Amino acid sequence: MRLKNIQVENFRNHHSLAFQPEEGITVLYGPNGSGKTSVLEAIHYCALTKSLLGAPESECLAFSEEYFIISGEFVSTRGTSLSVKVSYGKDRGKLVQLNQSEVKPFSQHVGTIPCITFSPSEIAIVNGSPGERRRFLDNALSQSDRRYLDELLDYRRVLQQRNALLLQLASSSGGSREMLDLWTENLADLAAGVTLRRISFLGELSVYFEPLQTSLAGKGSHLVTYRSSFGTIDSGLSRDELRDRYIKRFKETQRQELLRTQTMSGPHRDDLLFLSNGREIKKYGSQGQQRAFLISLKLALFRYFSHRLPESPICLFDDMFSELDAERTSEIFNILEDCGQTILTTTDGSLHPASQAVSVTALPGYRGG
Ligand SMILES: Nc1ncnc2c1ncn2[C@@H]1O[C@H](COP(=O)(O)OP(=O)(O)OP(=O)(O)O)[C@@H](O)[C@H]1O
Repeated sequence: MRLKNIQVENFRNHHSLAFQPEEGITVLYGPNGSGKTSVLEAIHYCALTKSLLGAPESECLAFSEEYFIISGEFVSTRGTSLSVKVSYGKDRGKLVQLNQSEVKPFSQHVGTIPCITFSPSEIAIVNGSPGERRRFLDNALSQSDRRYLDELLDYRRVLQQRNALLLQLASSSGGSREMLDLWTENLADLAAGVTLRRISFLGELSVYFEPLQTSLAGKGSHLVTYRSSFGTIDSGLSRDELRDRYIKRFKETQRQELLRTQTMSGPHRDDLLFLSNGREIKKYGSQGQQRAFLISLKLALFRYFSHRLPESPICLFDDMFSELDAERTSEIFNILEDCGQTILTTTDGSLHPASQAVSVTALPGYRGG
């Protein structure tokens, strides 16, 4: 997939801006606060219908304006044109259109324009709470596996219903134990499906991750593994076997669950373990080492997507190189040469002399930060 051009109106500090990136690497540079990240954020809206930074639409709307519009023209590997329009109005909410047809629900659009992101705040994937790592997993899998996304949404729905039932039973305000058994079996089956898919995805991702991390961090063991409520799960386990384990666990913990009115185990509580030479990178890695680890993960994801999907993803890398030494920066640029269309932002336009450098302040329509 390739972005041909994008136009934004009333988005963040951009009142009317046009951007036409190159096919390979485009370095978008400019001073702090000039609006480089906002351009990536707008592209991210076209790909995933939401902000790169997790911001609500009301925050992305330019101050004192009533609506924003983002229009992107893409071309697929086979040469098919795709036009995506994301608009938001204070009174009518968000609307997403693909080739002039409304997309609803928005999750339907996920995977159409695969993209890999890097933003400095994503370092939380490496050193933040388990929820950050689960989000990384779910985002990656949802873009590459439609069935996973559907099953994950079902899992979340059933989890919510089971928690509501636990609350009803705990407060004696309705519900029955038979109903709880039914929801438990339902949840256990979905939990098994989601968990096994995550484990097999990580196994495949590791094939790409380990050599990348070796080239950025040096020889050694670099591991990404899944940590479930049951500890490590044997990848040969069948869905039925895992479902039975979940049912057994839910039965064992039912009393505590009723006290806490919460489902205490399942994929919504699981985590990933990132190890470098046997040590948790989260606890022992320097800032630069943690950042390099995250970059290897993202580049591995690019390779995974490229091999698995019919469309090669677009890379949106925000301020990736700060905190990295010259050797790592140059190594990453070597790897990026094979990463299809990559748009990266930096304050330093001379970061890589061979890449096309575009100043955000020189883009058509730029009015100021
Ligand atoms: N809703 C909004 N309306 C208008 N301006 C906004 C809005 N939200 C943020 N801004 C401003 O838009 C500018 C764009 O910030 P952005 O993060 O895109 O800049 P940047 O070039 O990536 O900066 P840095 O190099 O510091 O990361 C900032 O000056 C910010 O204050």
